Amino acid sequence: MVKTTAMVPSRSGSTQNMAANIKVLVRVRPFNAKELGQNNRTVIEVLDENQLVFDPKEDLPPFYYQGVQQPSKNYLKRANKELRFAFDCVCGPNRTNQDVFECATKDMLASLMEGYNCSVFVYGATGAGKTFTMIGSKEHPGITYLTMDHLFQTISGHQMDREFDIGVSYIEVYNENVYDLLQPSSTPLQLRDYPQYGVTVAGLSIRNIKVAQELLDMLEFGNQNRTQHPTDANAESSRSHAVFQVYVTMRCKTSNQCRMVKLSMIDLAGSERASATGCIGERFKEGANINRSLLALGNCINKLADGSSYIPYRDSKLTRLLKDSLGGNCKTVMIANVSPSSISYEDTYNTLKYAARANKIQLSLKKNIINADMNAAQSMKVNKELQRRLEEEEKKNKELRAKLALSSNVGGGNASEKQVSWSRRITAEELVHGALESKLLALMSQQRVLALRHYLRTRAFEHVADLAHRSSCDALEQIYTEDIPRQDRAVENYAKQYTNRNSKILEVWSNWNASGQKLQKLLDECLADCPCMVDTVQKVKLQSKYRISEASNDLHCKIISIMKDEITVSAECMTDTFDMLKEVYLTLKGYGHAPPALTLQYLGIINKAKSAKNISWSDTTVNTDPDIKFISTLDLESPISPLNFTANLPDTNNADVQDKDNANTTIDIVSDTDNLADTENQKPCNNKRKGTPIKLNNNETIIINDSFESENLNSAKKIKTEACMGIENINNFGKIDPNDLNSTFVLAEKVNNLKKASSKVEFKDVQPVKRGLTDRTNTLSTMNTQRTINCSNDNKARIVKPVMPVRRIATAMPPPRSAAFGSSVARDGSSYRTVQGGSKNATVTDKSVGLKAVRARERIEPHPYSRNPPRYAVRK
Ligand SMILES: Nc1ncnc2c1ncn2[C@@H]1O[C@H](COP(=O)(O)OP(=O)(O)OP(=O)(O)O)[C@@H](O)[C@H]1O
Repeated sequence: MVKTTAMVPSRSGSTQNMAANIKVLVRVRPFNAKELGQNNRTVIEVLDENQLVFDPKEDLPPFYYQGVQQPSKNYLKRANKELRFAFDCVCGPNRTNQDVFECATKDMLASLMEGYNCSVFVYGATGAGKTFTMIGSKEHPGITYLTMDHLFQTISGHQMDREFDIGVSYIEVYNENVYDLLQPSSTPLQLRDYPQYGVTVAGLSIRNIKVAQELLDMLEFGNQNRTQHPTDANAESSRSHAVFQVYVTMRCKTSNQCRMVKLSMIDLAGSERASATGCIGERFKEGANINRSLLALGNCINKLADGSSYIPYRDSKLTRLLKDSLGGNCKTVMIANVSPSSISYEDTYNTLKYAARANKIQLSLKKNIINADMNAAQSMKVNKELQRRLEEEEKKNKELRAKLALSSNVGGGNASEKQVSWSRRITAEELVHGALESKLLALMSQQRVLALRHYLRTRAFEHVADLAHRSSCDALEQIYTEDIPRQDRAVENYAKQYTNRNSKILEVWSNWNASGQKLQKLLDECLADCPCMVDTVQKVKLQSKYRISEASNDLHCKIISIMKDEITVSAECMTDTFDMLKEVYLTLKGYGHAPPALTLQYLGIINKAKSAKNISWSDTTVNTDPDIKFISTLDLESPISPLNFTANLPDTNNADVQDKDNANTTIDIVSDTDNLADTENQKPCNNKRKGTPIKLNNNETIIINDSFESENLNSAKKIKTEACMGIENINNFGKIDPNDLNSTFVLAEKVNNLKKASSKVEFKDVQPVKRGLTDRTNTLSTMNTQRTINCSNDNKARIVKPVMPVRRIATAMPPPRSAAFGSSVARDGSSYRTVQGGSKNATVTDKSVGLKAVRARERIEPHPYSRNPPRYAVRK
């Protein structure tokens, strides 16, 4: 065993792409014997590889009274939620660990070999199958073994050109303490923060392994030392977070370049409510610590996805430890384990909501592009333009390199002393100036990338606001309390980072400017004194051009890669949307419910899509968005510019726009049919009434049959009055009845007010300024007041509910099953297994019962994965 004092993790890069990297998989385990015995209801129906329904509708047997079948008696039972969830992958009860490996981690290894850190989390309530998925059994090895096996196979394919060194560590985080599972000790290990290495575990042992088979022994040994103890929900419940980490060091044989990546596989402790486990005393404290870590983990993931500059890693040991395995250049897979049984109804629901949130981080990014101003076609145009500019820059670079090579030969060995002296002075000055210029260019590139992220996020904000306008009432609250604040926070964070970067740029810029003037003066003097030095002067100028050109090249590459991601996501969304649209339309048509208006609208969309596909690029003049132009240009004369990506906001001073707003607010709410008819007629259709004939463009006449009735009109008017009362009145979410369809109307008004507020404040930062635009960061104070509409929400991610003491009376606990893994071991060496008896009235007590301390590894069967009877005897 190799003992290290400090482990050197690979340094993660930017944290910008976190959201796009999370993949979420849900695994539903089969019913266990207990659940089968109780004949529980199934609360999960797996629809296909990506979808499941939680709490599906049940077909109740017909109810007869006096021999006559009665209408539905559903009022006696709780309504089925019938919630449909979509994930990257859904594995039903019949899917094996091999299937989970194929869906979850197989592809990830390619990213690992490319230099990305990778993490796999298994999340779920106690007994949901986390450890089975991660570790498995001898017959069904878990994904840790399968992944490592595949890793070794991958490595053997690269043996010719690379050398590999693989080390593994296995630790647990229990009650906010870190323990080494490969070198057990009752003394916790300390986490240390080193500026150059990041967070390290002092004294952690790392073992080198050569084949996957060695891993089995190691996991066996580690698992024996893991803290476990029985709960009501799982007789072998793991009460700690286990973190298995693989460090792969790759050295390229030809270039000697070395790279270190880390694969982390984290078996999280159960996310169940305290009531589910029936825990009290020490166990309750454990539960609280588990939830604390899970909450901290959820917060970090959300913040990373928001693009926050501050990520609260320090909130728990687990997140501190995983700092470089989350976000940044890390690929993350989240596996949510659930039980299909109605016994675990609440836990399953909570797990699915957690997983859906993680999945939504991704989806919200996908979605924001499809409706945003920059749609796929525009992104492709911009991308094409950037590619062209990149090629041009490369061509210029080549020429510059050739010129530089030529100029360095000029003068050769015949230079006079005066020339040599001038040359030395110029070179020294050029060195200083060059270093400053490189620094300035690097800062400007980072700032442009931030501006791009801000640009994309601003559009996401608008998109979410737009969604709120169209969404159903059910989705409204979530959009207002979660989505909009999240997008908003992200925009603000980017703006803040951008402003910070601007001040640094200004500092370096003034030094660069001063040194540039000094250098220019020196060059002028040199030319005056020694005109034959013209080549040297020329060379200095070429060098600067070359630097700028190189930096522009790099920037274009970065922008292209970001835009490419956007295009891919957008294209995927478009395809999905069209498929769905087609399906819905054809279904309606099949039932004879597709009115001509809808058919026309449908055909219009399909035609649009077709023409989008046929765009020819060669003869199109690219009208690049000025914002994108700024982002993709490194102009040293105007290095900073305030952000102004709050486009498309209604201009409150513009009478036309005001009229339009008013029109929107006075047409009030029209029925869907009205909207369709409007689309046909291309003009507002304000007061359609039942039976009103409407002439369509194709001369067909249709009659509205389902216009709103007068009370709707009244309610729309009432809402309109509320909306007109101003932001103070609508700040209070409580005043709006979320069940009232018209609330969308008021909420849309809020968004407009928000947007208006954000667009009014002036950017105060000064020279050198390119455009007199607004900066969102300076609107923070104003916006914060306005945004109290997000009200009840404290703007913090709420991923996991912390466990609170609940009305649970210690309930009957079955006698310990014939399972060995779930032995309880306190860190101080005493036993946790304090279950008394097997009677119905048995209770869970604490250590006070005083059973003899036994270490878990002394009690388990030879194989790591078997959970066979423990070797100790429980006192009866
Ligand atoms: N997909 C599956 N197929 C067969 N058995 C399974 C499956 N998933 C879980 N099990 C069984 O269910 C029981 C509980 O699973 P496991 O110990 O993995 O739960 P867990 O989520 O890790 O619980 P805890 O958080 O309490 O440690 C085990 O006996 C395990 O063998």
